[in-house]
Amino acid sequence: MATGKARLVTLEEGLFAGFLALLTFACLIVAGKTHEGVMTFHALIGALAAGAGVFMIFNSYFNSDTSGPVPQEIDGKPNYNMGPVKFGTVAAMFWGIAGFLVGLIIALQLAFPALNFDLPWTNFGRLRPLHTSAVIFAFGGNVLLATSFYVVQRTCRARLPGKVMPWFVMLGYNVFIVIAGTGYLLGATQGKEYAEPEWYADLWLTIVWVFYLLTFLGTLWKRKEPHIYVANWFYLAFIVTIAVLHITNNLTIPVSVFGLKSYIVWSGVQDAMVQWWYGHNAVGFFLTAGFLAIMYYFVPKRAERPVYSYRLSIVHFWALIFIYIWAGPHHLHYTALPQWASTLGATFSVILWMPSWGGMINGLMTLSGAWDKLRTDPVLRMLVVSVAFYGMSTFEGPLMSVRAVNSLSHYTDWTIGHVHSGALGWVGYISFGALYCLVPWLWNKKSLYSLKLVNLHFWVSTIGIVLYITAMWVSGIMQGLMWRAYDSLGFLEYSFIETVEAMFPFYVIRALGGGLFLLGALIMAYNLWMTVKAGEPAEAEAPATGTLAAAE
Ligand code: HEM
Ligand code: HEM
Ligand SMILES: [Cu+2]
Repeated sequence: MATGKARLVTLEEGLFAGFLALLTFACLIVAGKTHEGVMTFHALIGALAAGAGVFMIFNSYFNSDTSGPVPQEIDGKPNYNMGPVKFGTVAAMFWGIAGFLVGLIIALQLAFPALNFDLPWTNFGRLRPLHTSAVIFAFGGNVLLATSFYVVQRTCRARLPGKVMPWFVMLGYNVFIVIAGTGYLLGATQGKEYAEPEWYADLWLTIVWVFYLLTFLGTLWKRKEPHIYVANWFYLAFIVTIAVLHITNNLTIPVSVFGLKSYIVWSGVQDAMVQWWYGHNAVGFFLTAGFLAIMYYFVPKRAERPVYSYRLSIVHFWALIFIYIWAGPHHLHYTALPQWASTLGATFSVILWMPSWGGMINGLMTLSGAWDKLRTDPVLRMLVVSVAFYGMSTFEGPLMSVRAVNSLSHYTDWTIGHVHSGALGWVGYISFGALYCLVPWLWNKKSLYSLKLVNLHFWVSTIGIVLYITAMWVSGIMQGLMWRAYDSLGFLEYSFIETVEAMFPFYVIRALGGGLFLLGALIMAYNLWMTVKAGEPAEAEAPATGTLAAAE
């Protein structure tokens, strides 16, 4: 009993605690009844996490000293809830390093296959999806969750709604990551690229995502600022579209509640089309729209200049979301997909170049009158270079979507080079820039521990990216040309193994580039750690943090 407590458990606390308690039991039943080892393991993780959730809710209830609801304002200033943002920031750094490390391992495996060690858990087939999910969903996802919770609060001058809900989203999302990642290592996958987790993990993510949407919309609803800043539009498009994509691409029917296996409702070429509609728009809305939201908040903030053209940012928004959604078929050229669909995808991809570059120009020109800052502020330099990489990969993408070019590039390392100029250059750098801004703000420090180290990070990782993508361009185009080379009698000029041998030096260079990128991230983690531990406190008052204790 809550003796001496001035308040009752709120409806929110009660409902979440009840739901999580039921989930704990459900997981325990599944753990007991299933015959599949992976499922037992995951059900136990689920039971542990849900049980811990119930404990945290009651723990915070008994330990909170506030007798009423959390104050929305303190001394006329919004009482922002920064606890979950801090958690997401730390999680992003952690998963980033883990994901880059696995990237380096698989890069080395491609050069030196002995590194597969002949063990199921360490083979390329399992580590590759571990890498892609760790960098996109764990690293990128936590960056997006953390920055969106930060930006929506600041630009709306309102606290995130609810006390449990923001934490449920943040922690629940990371539980999904753990389930997905351990599943790959143990060999559980439904075999859809970027959507590998099994049905129960998908279901859990759907629940978390609905609460993410509610938290975001709730903050917009409560806003004190009449205008909804453009970054929030991009975040909202990201959240809503990812929900639709995720659900449509994972409409599976499990064979049994106690087993991993499920069947997708789509069949044949329709399934392929849905998969690449998903895959392409995961790029468009997860790796692009969400990170553009970061650009629209953090670049102007850091440069201390308004967005170059607010009108252009609105045109950018509508054009981008309308055009992206049609371009998926460029992943399926020369397949069973009808020709008209393939042409449609290529056409929209080429048109997509325009809004992409409009956005890039808007980001870059925001520096008008502040270009000198690039010399003195390596964080701003990182943000700006990321926008330049965005421009580069969105020029390369439309080019590769043209059927004639794709007939050369498809299946080769050129695609891998394209992916990583977007992933390392754009997504990586915009995230690093945002985290470098966020950490001193969140922990109330005057500045970062060392700008010199940021500079070092910048150069080490830039050399890494350049080595990575140039190696892949050369290797990819060479590979494509060798595959299609015929001799005068019409026979193939090279056997497959000759093309593999020819790629060896480039795989070594790529691994070296990846190693440098990882080294840069380690320097960053040290710098951020020292900022939190030893940074000089800022004079201005701290942005108020949440009343729930941060879980980090
Ligand atoms: C240290 C840094 C990194 C290294 C060494 C690395 C290495 C690799 C390697 C070796 C592959 C497999 C290529 C193949 O199958 O031929 C790969 C795939 C991939 N990586 Fe990375 N990676 C790194 C960082 C990142 C980051 C930061 C992201 C995203 C934000 C990313 C996203 C991807 C994606 C999406 C694929 C799959 C590409 C496809 O299927 O076409 N990587 N990476
Ligand atoms: C205008 C923008 C873009 C267009 C039109 C575009 C187009 C393309 C094309 C044609 C492919 C090759 C498909 C194939 O042959 O299999 C591709 C692959 C890919 N692109 Fe882009 N791209 C764009 C921007 C980006 C950006 C900014 C990123 C990353 C942040 C990115 C990430 C990827 C990934 C991960 C793949 C590999 C998918 C896979 O096969 O696993 N793209 N893109
Ligand atoms: Cu695409």
